[in-house]
Amino acid sequence: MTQAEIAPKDRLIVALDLPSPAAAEAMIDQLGDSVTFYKIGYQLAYAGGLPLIGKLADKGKKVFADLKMHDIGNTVARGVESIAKSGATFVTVHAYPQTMKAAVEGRAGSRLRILAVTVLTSYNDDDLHAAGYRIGVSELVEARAQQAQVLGVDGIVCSPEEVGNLRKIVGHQMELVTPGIRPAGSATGDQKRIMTPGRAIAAGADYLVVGRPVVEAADPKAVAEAIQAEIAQALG
Ligand SMILES: O=C(O)c1cc(=O)[nH]c(=O)n1[C@@H]1O[C@H](COP(=O)(O)O)[C@@H](O)[C@H]1O
Repeated sequence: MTQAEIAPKDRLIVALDLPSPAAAEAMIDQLGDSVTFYKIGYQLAYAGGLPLIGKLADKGKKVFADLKMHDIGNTVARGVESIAKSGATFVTVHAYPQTMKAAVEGRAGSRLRILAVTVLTSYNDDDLHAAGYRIGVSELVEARAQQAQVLGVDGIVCSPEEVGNLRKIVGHQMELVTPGIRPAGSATGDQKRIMTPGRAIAAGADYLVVGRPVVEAADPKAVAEAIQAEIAQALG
């Protein structure tokens, strides 16, 4: 499937950032047929949520295993091999060359796709400098995306602010997945590089990852559907 063929509805990935598998299953029931793609990250994975990957895949949903792996190459490759058997569509690794290379090796022969997390959306230039980097966010995101492409990684996680530039660099072969999505009027929280769903899609994002604005809403289904409508409108 080329990127242009992804249906607007399937471009929303809801982050199941919830405390237990029971809470996640209640949210999935509430969202029903509206949401087709879910993300399982630290909070749920560490609370026993990984078996939900297979359960969701059996129901025909897609799952993004957001494990943000980063370790010695052998450990990353073997970890990716294990996740490849779970039924997940995407897994994240941090965008360090050794880590990305190992992840690509670990997913060989499977349908799992590797996403490289460039610079977390909660970071700005000052945060990078505090972490010892001498370059700013846009430069580091660009350099890491280029390395990811050379190493055979399938997609990039970045903020919507970098999507326009990255699309020019990586073309349409790599998926651009953007967290840092905030519908107009919703709380920013700890995110620093943010955009509305419509603007992120117009900038060229393939998938939008949204957590708190959906899962903490009084009516999660209504918010998810409103985001999907905004995505459809931006696609024209
Ligand atoms: O890899 C990610 O999904 C990710 C990368 C990043 O740079 N920023 C980021 O927020 N995320 C994840 O995307 C989700 C965003 O959640 P909300 O800020 O609640 O919408 C969280 O589950 C984060 O772990």
